[in-house]
Amino acid sequence: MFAKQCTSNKDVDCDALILGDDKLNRVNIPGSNLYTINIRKHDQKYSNNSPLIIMHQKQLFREHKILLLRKYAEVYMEQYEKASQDVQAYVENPINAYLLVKRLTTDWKEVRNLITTNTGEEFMADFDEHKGDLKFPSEEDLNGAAVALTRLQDTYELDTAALAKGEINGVKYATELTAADCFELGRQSYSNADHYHTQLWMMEADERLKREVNQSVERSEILEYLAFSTFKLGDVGLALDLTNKLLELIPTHERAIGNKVYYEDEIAKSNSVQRKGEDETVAILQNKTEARLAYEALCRGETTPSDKILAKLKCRYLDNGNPFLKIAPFKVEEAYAKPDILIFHDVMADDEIATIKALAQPRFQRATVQNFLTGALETAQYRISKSAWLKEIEHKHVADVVQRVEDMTGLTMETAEELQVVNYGIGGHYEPHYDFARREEPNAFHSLGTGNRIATVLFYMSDVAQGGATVFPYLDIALWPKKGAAAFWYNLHSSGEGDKMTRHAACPVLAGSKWVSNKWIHEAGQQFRRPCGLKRPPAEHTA
Ligand SMILES: O=C(O)CCC(=O)C(=O)O
Ligand SMILES: [Fe+2]
Repeated sequence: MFAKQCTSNKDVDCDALILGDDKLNRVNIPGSNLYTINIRKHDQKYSNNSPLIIMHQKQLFREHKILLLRKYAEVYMEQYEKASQDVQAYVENPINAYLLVKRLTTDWKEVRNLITTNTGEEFMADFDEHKGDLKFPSEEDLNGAAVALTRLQDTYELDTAALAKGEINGVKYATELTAADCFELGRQSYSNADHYHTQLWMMEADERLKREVNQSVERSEILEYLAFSTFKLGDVGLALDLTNKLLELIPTHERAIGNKVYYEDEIAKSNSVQRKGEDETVAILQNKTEARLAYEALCRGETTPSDKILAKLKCRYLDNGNPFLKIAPFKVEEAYAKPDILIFHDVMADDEIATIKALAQPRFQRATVQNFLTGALETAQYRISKSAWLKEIEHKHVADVVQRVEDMTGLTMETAEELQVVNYGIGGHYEPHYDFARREEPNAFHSLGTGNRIATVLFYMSDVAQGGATVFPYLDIALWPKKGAAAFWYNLHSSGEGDKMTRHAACPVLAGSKWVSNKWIHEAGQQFRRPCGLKRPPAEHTA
């Protein structure tokens, strides 16, 4: 008999079909729109409790379930086929990356629910047993994918509607998002208390929903999030309008009734409807500082140093007296002068890059940062990448590259850190920071006994399709990754004081994947070497 009553619109194996007039039973199908079935409660032929209608409904449920699973299978198969044409290219675009994680978290949960209701437990147990090492993404991964997408959207000023269409900067890369996909982005932003993006994505979900024949999400759910985030962003008037719309759909919605009273009171108190209009800039809504805005503009390639500064920069062959360099001099480009930021071209060969990637990949761990107060190493939102460390003895190619750093810089590698290999995926980044340890930082590099990080060599081991520049916000320069090139700069003044102008960042990767490796060179042993690798001693700054 029918015992279970539907409690939500996602509930499939329940009695909604005979309990509500014209009630729709809805299930979210990834990638396609929603599949809905609709049966009238008072079907002319059957009385409400006749065994016939019950059998009929049960039959319908089964068919419905099969249809839904078939639809899911089609969507997964279609995505699988698309992805397997070029796996790397598929995941190297942020929309696909987000969709893939969503399909394997939120949507997969629904598939499991569908399969397990009534009959499928055994099948799922079998599946779990045979999936072996296959790891499904977690809720945390879904949140990470959503945050990455909204970070990209912000930094690169990507239009929400275009992104939902699968477009990045005018290039169509990916499948379109459904209203439910947009809704999930809004929901993830909401769980991070990011009301700005909640509002953007819920608005987009609402827009998309209007155009969906088979609706992938309930409008009431969108309106509830949208109204609350709109209120949090300070627009009480609009929050009230949205709540009223929600109440038109569900007049008994308890939270909406409570919020309506609250919003009306707020408006009465302030004696006017506070609509924050066009004049309220996006930056204010997001609490962005001037420095943050400048950093993002630099990542977009919108700023450069003045012509006066640029005019002084040269490209040259480096000859520091090293006989080896007479035969094969380094090609050096000055990216900035005082402090000197140099780019060495063609200093890592393709086979070296391949070896270094292959050695690092199996050891990759999420990159850590040092806690400013405690000195402990921990993961942080402001540095998202995977990294591993390589020793010279591991492979001739590693040893050759390290020797090359010595030739390029004239500095000893005796006290340098191991070669750090880093891979940034979509949305991976490292926000503005210094490579040197500040005086206030306890224990920084203390255990190494080699002093502070005097200089950095950063090898680019890949090109990056979009985004991913290394930027220096105080110098207004952006270094665009070029496979085989390396950047070099001193982090310390010759006095040993940190050079504040060397603050730099890795901008988020927008499309593609970014590989770099760093050699951090330390103070100890450089007494007679600095600055023998470069003609000019590094400039002094007091900033
Ligand atoms: O990847 C980049 O562009 C910069 C990396 C960086 O600054 C670092 O690892 O310290
Ligand atoms: Fe750095």
